[in-house]
Amino acid sequence: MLQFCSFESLRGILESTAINGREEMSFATGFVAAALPLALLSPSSCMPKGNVAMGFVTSHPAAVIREFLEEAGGCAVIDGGLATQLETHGADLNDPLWSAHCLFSSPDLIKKVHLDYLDAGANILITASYQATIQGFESGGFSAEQGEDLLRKCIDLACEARRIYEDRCSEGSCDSAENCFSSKRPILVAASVGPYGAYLADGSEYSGDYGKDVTLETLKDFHRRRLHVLVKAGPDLVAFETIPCKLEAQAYIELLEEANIEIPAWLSFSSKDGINIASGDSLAECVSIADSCKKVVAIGINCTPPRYIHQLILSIRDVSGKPIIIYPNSGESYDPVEKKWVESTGAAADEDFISYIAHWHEAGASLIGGCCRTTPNTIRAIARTLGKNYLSVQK
Ligand SMILES: C[S+](C)CC[C@H](N)C(=O)O
Ligand SMILES: N[C@@H](CCS)C(=O)O
Ligand SMILES: [Zn+2]
Repeated sequence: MLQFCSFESLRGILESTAINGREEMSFATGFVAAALPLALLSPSSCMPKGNVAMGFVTSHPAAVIREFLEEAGGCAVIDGGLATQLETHGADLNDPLWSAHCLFSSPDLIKKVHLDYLDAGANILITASYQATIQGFESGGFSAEQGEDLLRKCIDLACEARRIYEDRCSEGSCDSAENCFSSKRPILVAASVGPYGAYLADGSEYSGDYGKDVTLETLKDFHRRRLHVLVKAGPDLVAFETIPCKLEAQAYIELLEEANIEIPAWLSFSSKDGINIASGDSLAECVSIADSCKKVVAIGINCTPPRYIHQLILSIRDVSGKPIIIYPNSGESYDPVEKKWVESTGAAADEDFISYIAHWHEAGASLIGGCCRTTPNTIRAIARTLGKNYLSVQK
């Protein structure tokens, strides 16, 4: 079983053993960008609630995910498209920062979306940090310190949503949920790290074509400080997602090793053909790189059309015995100029995401959720298909 510890001791462990980062930035720093909501100024508050999720102190990252999966009944439900649900609630993401814009324009909406996904049955919340980068915030007029505060905010918002959800469940009040769930299930907060191409916001996140001037060191330098800040804010794990190329996977692995980060991470690739990852780099080679790192506790595929997923699971299984994570998109394609999702032409539509779920599980995926253009309804269907009995109490 997992051992529980207090927030203070967990934070102490993270600070003393995990990170080589700077001290927390002073919140008195003068802001140069548009005035931020006061809530942004509060220090990190990722309080463990005594659930499986936050209270672990374990000797090996792999044990964390193994014990989490055991607690979850052998398979776990990831949340769905955060940005998609932000848009459903009226957010305008036509901005270079995409969903990260909401960190200062409407942080409460992010919390609401996390709650929507908990209400739908998610065991894992992926934070709003996908396109949140210090460099991106600086381009938007923020200082580096403000950018780091915004990164911490991503973790705080997810942890706060989990705390609210668990309190609500333990009080037996389920008024904002369609269903009333038990709080017994484990819930983890995964810090999203989107690729370099997400920051560029030029479509290269789905091609991995960063040009010949972008080297391994460029990518490590780009991601390093952000990764440290996110980890220090106290998530349960790091979600390196929508990875388009082998070079970026290599950069992540080297950063995990050099930073002595002791929390688990997953590496999740995107694919456009069901064979290779988005850049055309070999999936097998990328999985092998991820498999070699002890801190990587799950490997998989996200933001990829559902029709490709089954074959990709089989290909991952050929190379790695680590838990397989999959959270496909709706099957549409992203237009980076219009910043809109458009129906794919040529291939059959992926309307029936739900009909694939049991097959993915049978093929070996033990963590299943949805990425862009999936919704709480998708996640509710995944939880039901995976037999999650906490969905049984109807309001
Ligand atoms: C996963 S994509 C839909 C994220 C948004 C993209 N990087 C953009 O800025 O347009
Ligand atoms: N996790 C991201 C999308 C990754 S492609 C989101 O915030 O919706
Ligand atoms: Zn996506």
